[in-house]
Amino acid sequence: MVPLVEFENLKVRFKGERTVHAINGLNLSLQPGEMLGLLGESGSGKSVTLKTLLRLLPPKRSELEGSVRVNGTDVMSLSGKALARHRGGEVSMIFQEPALALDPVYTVGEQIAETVMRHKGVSRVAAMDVALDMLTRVRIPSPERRLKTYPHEMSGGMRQRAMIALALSCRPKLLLADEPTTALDATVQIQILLLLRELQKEFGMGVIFVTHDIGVAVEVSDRIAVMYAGNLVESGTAAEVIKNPRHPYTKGLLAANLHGAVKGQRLDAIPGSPPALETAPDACSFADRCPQATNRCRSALPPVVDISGQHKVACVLETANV
Ligand SMILES: Nc1ncnc2c1ncn2[C@@H]1O[C@H](COP(=O)(O)OP(=O)(O)OP(=O)(O)O)[C@@H](O)[C@H]1O
Repeated sequence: MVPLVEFENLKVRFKGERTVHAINGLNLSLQPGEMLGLLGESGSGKSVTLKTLLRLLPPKRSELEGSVRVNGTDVMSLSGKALARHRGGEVSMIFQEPALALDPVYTVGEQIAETVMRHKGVSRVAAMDVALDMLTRVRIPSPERRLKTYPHEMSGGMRQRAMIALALSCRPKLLLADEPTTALDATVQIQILLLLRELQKEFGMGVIFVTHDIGVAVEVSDRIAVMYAGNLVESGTAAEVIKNPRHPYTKGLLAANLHGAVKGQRLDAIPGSPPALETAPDACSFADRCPQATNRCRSALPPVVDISGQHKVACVLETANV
């Protein structure tokens, strides 16, 4: 089966007053209909990873190596109409702040209908029907009335639902969600996440979901990928990673909470801070914060070790175990 998403040795650098090595050789794939939780503390490269899937990085200031494919198509090679079809048609994105996605001067119905007309070439009446159907699916109360509502007339949770309706209105194969819930209170957060999970299954979409919160990642993902300073340090099914975390960073995240994975657990509970990203790493980036680091960790890049099936970890300590 062709993976829905495939990153192959992806490297991203930003140029400017100082260089930032944001992603250092990412290898990761997602199968159709899978939900992947991308975890990592601030600056680990989660948003940059998502943005490469939509070609949203500033072209003059960023340098990319390796490949990013969606459904077998090399995203880097897209331009013009093919890129426009890709964005919003094949791949859709939702943000932490609905204001980034919703235009304040148009009603929610007009915005959804406009997107559907642009991507699907249907009439306004048919597009309005899709808008109504989508608002119903995301369980906005009184959806007919809400079609004619402006974003500022809605509550935060409702705006989030409207943004999801907009993002899914063209039935994308892949939905990217950049911390879609952190701006909301806990009850609304979990409702939105459960809704997203439900729609993901109903539409058979792939979802990559960025979060700082390990409990949220476990609750809503099939698979988890943990990033640290631009490197993928561990990935596997959510169940495996929680039951048998192997990377000291993942273990630290889980150990920081007595119950393992609990919602609200922030990833900054481990003492120390990530390294500057001015040079490409030539050793384990986590070594300075790792309680188990040895000289080997500081002298070479860690190997990626297959623990079982899909469970992979980038750590020198694992070479003694396999
Ligand atoms: N357009 C840009 N120009 C220069 N540097 C950038 C740009 N975008 C991101 N970076 C840098 O790339 C690194 C990774 O950023 P990214 O936004 O992916 O982190 P993140 O894991 O999503 O963090 P957060 O959780 O805070 O959103 C950071 O050091 C960031 O400053």
